[in-house]
Amino acid sequence: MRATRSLFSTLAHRLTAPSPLIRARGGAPATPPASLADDFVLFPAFFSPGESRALAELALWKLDRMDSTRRRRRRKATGEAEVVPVTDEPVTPLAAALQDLFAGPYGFEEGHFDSVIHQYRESLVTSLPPVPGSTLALLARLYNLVPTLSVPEEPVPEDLPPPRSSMHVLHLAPEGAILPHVDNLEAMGETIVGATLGAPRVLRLEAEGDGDKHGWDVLVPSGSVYMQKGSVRYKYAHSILPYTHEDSKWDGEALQPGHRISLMVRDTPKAPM
Ligand SMILES: O=C(O)CCC(=O)C(=O)O
Ligand SMILES: [Fe+2]
Repeated sequence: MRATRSLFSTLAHRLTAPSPLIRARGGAPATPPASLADDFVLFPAFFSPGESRALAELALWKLDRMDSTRRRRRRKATGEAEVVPVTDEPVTPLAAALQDLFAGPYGFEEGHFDSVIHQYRESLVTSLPPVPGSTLALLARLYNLVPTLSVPEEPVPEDLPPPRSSMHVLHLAPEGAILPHVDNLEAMGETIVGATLGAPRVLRLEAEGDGDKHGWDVLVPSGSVYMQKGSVRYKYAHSILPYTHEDSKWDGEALQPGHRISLMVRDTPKAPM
């Protein structure tokens, strides 16, 4: 581990132990999978605020290039983001996380009636713009959470993306939401890693199948990273609650709506035997 790495980044919260960022729903699992403790991990402060900002800027650069609404309104020659307040109301520092980076309008997709994701922009990250080595090292940390992927801790551009990996950036509008789903079994591998940059959201995990309705709500603040694999990846649906949902609150306080970017890293499925 590099000496510069934050101590906080190694703190791991699991579904099987009490955590202020995880609340159980619907009672205990009828038959808890033996691997449950390892199949979901939340690192609440995997990236520092400055690291989160650098990654969010990279994601926004990528998303804006694909977004015709943005191309028509190119940022000023200085390259600086316009700073507009998301709301006139005073917001807490947690809720305000990185919101100064966001300045609409964006070409959000509504999502069709049968889609899982609503009010979002997304892009696959197949190549990177020239970015400082420090930013590459942040991406390496994310890739290296997936057991089948391996990137040097101080990578050169050619090290990224690693073979048999995919990275995908998703910008969820404050009005957006992700409905319960299990990630595609054919296209995506065993482990799914997601970093949150921006406004906090509630990630819901709910058991698939009739009768057993237990699950967990997980608060994912800016800079946090979660990892799901095994039983959680295959036997639980995951969703991102809309801010209008009655459970989109934490410790009795409604979450302040804002823009959120997720950086999703996956491996590809093993080739059939
Ligand atoms: O944004 C997230 O944390 C989850 C995204 C997701 O579920 C997906 O892209 O399949
Ligand atoms: Fe998903």
